[in-house]
Amino acid sequence: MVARLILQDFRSYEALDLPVEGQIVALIGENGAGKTNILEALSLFTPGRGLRRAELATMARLGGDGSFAASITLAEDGGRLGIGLGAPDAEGRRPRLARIDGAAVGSALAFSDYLRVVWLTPDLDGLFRGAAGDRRRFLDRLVLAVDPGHATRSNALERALRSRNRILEESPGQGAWLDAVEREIAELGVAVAAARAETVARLCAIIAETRDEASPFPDAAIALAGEIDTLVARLPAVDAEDAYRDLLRQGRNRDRAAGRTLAGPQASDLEVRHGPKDIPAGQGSTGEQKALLIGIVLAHARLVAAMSGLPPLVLLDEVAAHLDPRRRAALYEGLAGLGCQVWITGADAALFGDLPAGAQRFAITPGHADPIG
Ligand SMILES: Nc1ncnc2c1ncn2[C@@H]1O[C@H](COP(=O)(O)OP(=O)(O)OP(=O)(O)O)[C@@H](O)[C@H]1O
Repeated sequence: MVARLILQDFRSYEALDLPVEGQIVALIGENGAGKTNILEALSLFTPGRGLRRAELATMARLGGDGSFAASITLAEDGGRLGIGLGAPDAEGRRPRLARIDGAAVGSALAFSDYLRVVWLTPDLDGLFRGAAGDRRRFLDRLVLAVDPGHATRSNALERALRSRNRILEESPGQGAWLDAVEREIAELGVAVAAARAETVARLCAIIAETRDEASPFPDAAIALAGEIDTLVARLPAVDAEDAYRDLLRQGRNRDRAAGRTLAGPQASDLEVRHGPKDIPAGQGSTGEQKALLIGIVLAHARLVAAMSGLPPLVLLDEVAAHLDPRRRAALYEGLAGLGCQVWITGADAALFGDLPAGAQRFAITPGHADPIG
């Protein structure tokens, strides 16, 4: 768990040094006080651009010298480990610096050996009704927390797809090039789809295992919808690759006209249903959708812990305000039994009155975090 967080010139914080003891850490403060900024700093200790998907250039404190640094001390089994990251210039021209116990490492991917981070933010509120691309990104983040190698595979697939689109547009007569890049896409595409399918299957198994009839959090039925997902579900990997390659070859003219590759993991969607009537998640009420998301994220945290042996850091931004008292009580009870450190934010202290014993509360004001009680 995180035992200390230090921020320097990160967003609204000039200098913050936060010693932490609690398994549950509540950050309470007015709108714009800087609660999400703290969660964002923690979310950077995982590959990607953090929970705001922000550019490095926006993270350095306005009015500072353009650099920023964030470091955490992890305390596990009596041992302590310091990991840190930063950007030496706010233009983001130079790469993010990452260090583990003072030694430079190549990227935040190296942090995955020590820490996994999962989160739920208000940005995800419209997930079930929004664009499929957002759901794919959400899904890939679920996979990534379980299997950090997913980032490398997905990036390689994206590059190969871009190459194919370029060849189709600029040199469609280059059949040999197309064949080669399509072979690569087929291999990577099936690997990406298979990793997603595995995570979804494991997640559904955890949801089924931890099913509690009395829980106000609806059990989610999660499925992947896409041509390639059907292939991967039905065929052994080599046959799925052949079938996907056929789809690519047959779709060349269509894809050239569309200006992109239409078949593959980049076209999949995540279907979530809930309740005895299997209602599509997007048709649920606002609170029901939030409850569904919370249920999925908590099940995911359990899955990450089971698969990696690293109980993830769980960041919950503004979740309590959306829930009725019964669901809020169930959430807090669930957090107490999760076995993960949870950082939770909210603007209303009254919503945190019945957090489990041992929870630590901080009052957040611009640039500061002060312990409460
Ligand atoms: N690079 C930056 N430098 C200085 N301040 C920044 C920077 N980026 C954002 N801020 C400030 O940080 C504040 C936002 O903080 P944050 O998003 O953490 O608020 P919050 O407490 O989560 O609020 P809410 O309850 O509204 O979600 C804003 O006042 C914003 O202007």
